[in-house]
Amino acid sequence: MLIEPHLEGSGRESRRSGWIEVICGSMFSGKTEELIRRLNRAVIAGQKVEIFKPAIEKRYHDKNVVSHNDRSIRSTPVQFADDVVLLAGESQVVGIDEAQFFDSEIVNVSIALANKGKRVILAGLDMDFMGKPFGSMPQLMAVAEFVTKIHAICMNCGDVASYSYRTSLGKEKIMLGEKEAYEARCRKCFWEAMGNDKK
Ligand SMILES: Nc1ncnc2c1ncn2[C@@H]1O[C@H](COP(=O)(O)OP(=O)(O)O)[C@@H](O)[C@H]1O
Ligand SMILES: Cc1cn([C@H]2C[C@H](O)[C@@H](COP(=O)(O)O)O2)c(=O)[nH]c1=O
Ligand SMILES: [Zn+2]
Repeated sequence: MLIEPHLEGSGRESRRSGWIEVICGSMFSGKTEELIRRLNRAVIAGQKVEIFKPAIEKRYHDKNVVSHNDRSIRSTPVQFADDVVLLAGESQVVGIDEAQFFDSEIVNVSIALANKGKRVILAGLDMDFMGKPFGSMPQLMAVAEFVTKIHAICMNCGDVASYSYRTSLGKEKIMLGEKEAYEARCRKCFWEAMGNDKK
């Protein structure tokens, strides 16, 4: 469990501005679990929370955000980043999962929401299956007040994993999948396999 670098409901709400938090890491690192944990705590603190995910992400559920170990929270699937601004309404906390899949407006949207006083929490893959930065994640990490990088366990050697290795054949950047198509890998096991695969 991670400790947030700030407290919910610190009693200074009238003076408090919004901010952006990014939770990043490889597949299976616990990004969605951590997002759900933070959002549930905000609910417990009595705050109004809205959660969004990209409409394409329907692996476990068409509406809910669901982790690999079956933790779940209701969410609104949206097509475009701008939809989040329209739907965030009077919420105090905005959660966004799979941030890497959103169009590049997600950066301006996050800034605009935080400037309006909201706490914006985004979870997303920092790297794609080629080990390259994914979507707008680098920009989001740059404008965030708080960035948390978490790690999975390497499925090849048990070390700390920061890479998502694609075990299936597709070469397209976006290819939804879980354990049948991806493995968490450490640096050594990822790049050795990439060399062997001549990707
Ligand atoms: N290689 C792995 N390393 C760590 N956790 C794993 C691994 N494979 C499966 N898991 C499970 O995945 C959970 C995290 O799921 P989730 O929060 O959905 O991750 P993410 O959103 O980062 O893909 C862990 O708590 C664990 O139960
Ligand atoms: C590495 C990589 C992943 N994806 C897809 C696979 C999954 O559907 C999601 C990541 O989900 P998670 O919550 O982080 O486990 O992204 C992809 O489309 N392209 C990639 O390069
Ligand atoms: Zn390894």
